[in-house]
Amino acid sequence: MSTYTVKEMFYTLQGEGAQAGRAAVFCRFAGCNLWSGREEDRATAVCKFCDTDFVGTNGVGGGKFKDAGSLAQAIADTFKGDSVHAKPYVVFTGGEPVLQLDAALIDAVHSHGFEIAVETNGTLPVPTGVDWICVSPKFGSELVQTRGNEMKVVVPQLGQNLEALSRLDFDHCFVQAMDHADPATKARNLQAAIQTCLKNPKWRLSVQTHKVIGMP
Ligand SMILES: C[S@@+](CC[C@H](N)C(=O)[O-])C[C@H]1O[C@@H](n2cnc3c(N)ncnc32)[C@H](O)[C@@H]1O
Ligand SMILES: Nc1nc2[nH]cc(C(=O)O)c2c(=O)[nH]1
Ligand code: SF4
Ligand SMILES: [Mg+2]
Repeated sequence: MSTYTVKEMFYTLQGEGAQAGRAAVFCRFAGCNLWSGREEDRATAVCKFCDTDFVGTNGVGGGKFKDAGSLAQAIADTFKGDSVHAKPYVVFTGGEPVLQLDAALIDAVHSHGFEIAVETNGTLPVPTGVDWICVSPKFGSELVQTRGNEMKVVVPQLGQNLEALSRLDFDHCFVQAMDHADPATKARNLQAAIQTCLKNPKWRLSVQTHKVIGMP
């Protein structure tokens, strides 16, 4: 039986992509295969632009869970909405959630009546049973999960081939501007994302709306 290491867990609105605005429990797993999460390793990591702290278990609702049943129970307890008139929704993210998400957890969460989404970098195959797959490819990594509900490409990533990515098997194609501490860089990235959508309407803009509305 596997254990699960969770950085944080909270109830908010999905901020990004085709499900933006939908109430969801976010379960953020600790750890990633494309960056250690330590600032001193960022420059040499495969993924260098991460906006998230996924190290350890010290966040709100974080901890080590001894089995799938106890993590599923914590997710159900974190959901604060009406689960009679709408299906409760959980988004597994991280870090890289597919390092930990497995059949036992998917089954346990489904047993609580949840619909399950995942936010993944696509370097590992998403286990069957996940209801909504969002893949965000990282240039310099090998993409193995080449189908899903939505692709959400952070731009700009030097060397990335948006045209090739848009031919993969996804129902929705989004670009999302790379957030950055430097306001000028951030503004430039947003302009690049906007221009991509104006030039090629198969791409839609994903705005990180939670950052705009001040939600986690
Ligand atoms: C923190 S990641 C965790 C899930 C998974 N590891 C992944 O990369 O998809 C969640 C989402 O945030 C995006 N993201 C990470 N850093 C970002 C940044 N600086 N600006 C915009 N989006 C970012 C990722 O591409 C991904 O779509
Ligand atoms: N509200 C909210 N929406 C999100 N969509 C993807 C997120 C992520 O970090 O995976 C995220 C997040 O951290 N917060
Ligand atoms: S793959 Fe995802 S979690 Fe890992 S460093 Fe990149 S954005 Fe962050
Ligand atoms: Mg985030």
